[in-house]
Amino acid sequence: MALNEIHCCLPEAVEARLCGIGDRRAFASRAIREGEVMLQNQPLAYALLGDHRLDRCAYCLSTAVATNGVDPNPKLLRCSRCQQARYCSRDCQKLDFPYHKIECQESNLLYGTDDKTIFAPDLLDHDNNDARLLVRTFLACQKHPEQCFVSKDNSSFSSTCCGSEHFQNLAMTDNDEHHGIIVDNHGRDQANRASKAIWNQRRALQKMSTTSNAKPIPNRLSDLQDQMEQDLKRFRCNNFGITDSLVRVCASGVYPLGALLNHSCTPNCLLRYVFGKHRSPYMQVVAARDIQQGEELTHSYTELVVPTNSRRAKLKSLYGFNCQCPRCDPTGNDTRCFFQLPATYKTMKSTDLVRWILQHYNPFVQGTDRVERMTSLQMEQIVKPLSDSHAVKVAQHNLETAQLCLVNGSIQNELKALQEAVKVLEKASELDEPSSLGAISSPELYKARGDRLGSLIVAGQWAEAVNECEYIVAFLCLALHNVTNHALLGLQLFTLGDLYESNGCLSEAKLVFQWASKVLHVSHGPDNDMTKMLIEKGN
Ligand SMILES: C[S@@+](CC[C@H](N)C(=O)[O-])C[C@H]1O[C@@H](n2cnc3c(N)ncnc32)[C@H](O)[C@@H]1O
Repeated sequence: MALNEIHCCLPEAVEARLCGIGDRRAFASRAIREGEVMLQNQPLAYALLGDHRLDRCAYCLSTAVATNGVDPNPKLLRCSRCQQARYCSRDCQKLDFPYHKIECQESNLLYGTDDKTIFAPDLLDHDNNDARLLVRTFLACQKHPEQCFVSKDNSSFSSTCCGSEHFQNLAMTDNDEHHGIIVDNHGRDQANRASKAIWNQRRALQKMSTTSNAKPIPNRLSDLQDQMEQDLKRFRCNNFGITDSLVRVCASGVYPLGALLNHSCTPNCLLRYVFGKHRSPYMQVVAARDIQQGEELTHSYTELVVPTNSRRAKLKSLYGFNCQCPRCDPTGNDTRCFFQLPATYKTMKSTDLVRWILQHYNPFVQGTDRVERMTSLQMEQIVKPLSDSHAVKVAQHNLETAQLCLVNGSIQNELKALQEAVKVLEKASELDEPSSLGAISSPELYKARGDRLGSLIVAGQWAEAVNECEYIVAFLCLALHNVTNHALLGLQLFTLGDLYESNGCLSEAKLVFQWASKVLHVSHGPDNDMTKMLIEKGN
C-alpha cells in the first residue's frame, strides 16, 4: 500500500458506524492492546498558529533551521515574494507551494499586511490562521476531489479516504441543531478574508485546476462567502490542535478520519502527531489502554485537568453537546474515575502523602501491593475549583506580577511572586479540603506550582524544585487516574527524574525514568526521541 493510502484508509482495527442521524462513531473491530496505533491520518490541510509562524517551518512544522554550512546562526528561509511563510529547506518550500500560492498572492488578506518588506509579528495577535486554513482546505479539496469518503448514510463502510468529499461529510454544527454555535464576528471576518482571496485568484485557479472533478468556484462572491462560513462551522467541531512533543499547540489541522472519534473525559484513545523531515505532520490514534472488541473509540476534545463544570461548559460551547461520559456523570461508578489513597490519609502529613502516591502509583516500585486499608475517592474530589474566589484573584495577580518580572529579567522577584501565589492557593485549597490532600488538590494550585517549578529550575534551586515537582506529579497521578498514559504525566515524570538526578538521588531517578518511559511509549510512541532517551536513562 502506498504511504498516502495507509494514512488515509480506515484500518481493519477500526469500524465506523452510524449511530443516529448524522452521528458517525468509531468502534474497535477487534481487541486492541495498550499503545497500539490503530489509525493514522494525513492532514487534508493545516496552518501554523500565532507566533509559531516565526520559528517553525510552514510545511513540516519543525523548528529545525535551514543551514548553508557557512552562517553560524542559520535562520528559517522566508518566501522571497510575500516574506511571510518560513521554511526549513527549499524542499519543504516546494512541497508547500501548492497550498501557499494563494497566501503568497493575497498576503495582505491572509497574513494581515500588504507590506511585503516586513514580517508583521504585531499582527500575530490577530492571527489569521482560520482564513489560511480555509484557503488551504479549499485548495486541498480542489486537488483531491476524487477520493472516496465516509458516507453518512451507509453503515457498512470499511475503506474510507480523506479527500474533499470526506471533508464535506464532517459533522457541522449550526445554530438550530446545537443551540447557539454560530460563526462570530471574528469567524465571519476570517471567512470573508478567505473567500476574497480565493475570489481574487479565481482565474488562475481555474487555469491551474488539473482534474475535471474539481469543484467549480461559485459564480458569486457571496456564494463563496457562504461556503467558507459553512466550512468554518465544520472546522469548529472537527479540527485538531496539532501539538509538538511538549504538548504545545502549534498549528490547527483538518484530519477527517481522526474526526470520526467522539469525545469522552475517560477516553480510551490518545492522539499524537508525528513530525518528520519534508513531511506533513500526520496524526496517530493510539490505544491509551487495552480496548475490547466492540468498544467505542474516544479521545478527549478538551483539557482533562479541569473541573467537570468547566469541561462540560467548554464542550457545550465549542462542540454543542452535553457530555455524559462516566466521569461527568455524578452518579457514575466507573472504577477508572476513582483513585485510591490509604485509609489514614486524613491524618498523614502532605509530604508523606505525596511520597506514598509517588511510590504507590509507580508501576516499577516493588512491594506496593502489600495489604493496606485503602479508601476510594472520586477524581472530582481533587480536580475541583477553589471556592475562595478572592484567593484565586490574589494568586492571579501574583502570577501576572511574576510574568512581568520574567520579562524584566528579575528572577528573585519572580520567585517571590510565584511563592506567594502558591501559598495563597494552598491555603484556600486546604480550607476546601481540610486534610493532607488539600495541599495537592485543585487545578489552580497545580498550574501555579507549574509556573513556580519552571522558575526554580531557571534559578537552579534544585532541592525546592524537586519538592514542587513531586507535588505536581502527585496531583497528576490522581487527576489523570483515568488516563494513566497521558502525555502531561509522562513529561512531568521526565522532569522529576532529571531533578532527582541533579540532586544525586540516582535510584529514585531510575525508577521515575522507567515510569516516564512507559507513559511516553504510549503518549509519544517508541520512535520519539524523548522516549528513546528515557529508555536509556531507565536502564
Ligand atoms: C469530530 S465530530 C465526531 C464525529 C461525529 N459524531 C460525526 O458524526 O461526524 C464532533 C461532533 O460529534 C458530536 N459528539 C462528539 N462527542 C460527543 C459526545 N460525547 N456526546 C454527544 N455528541 C458528541 C458533536 O456533535 C461534536 O460536535
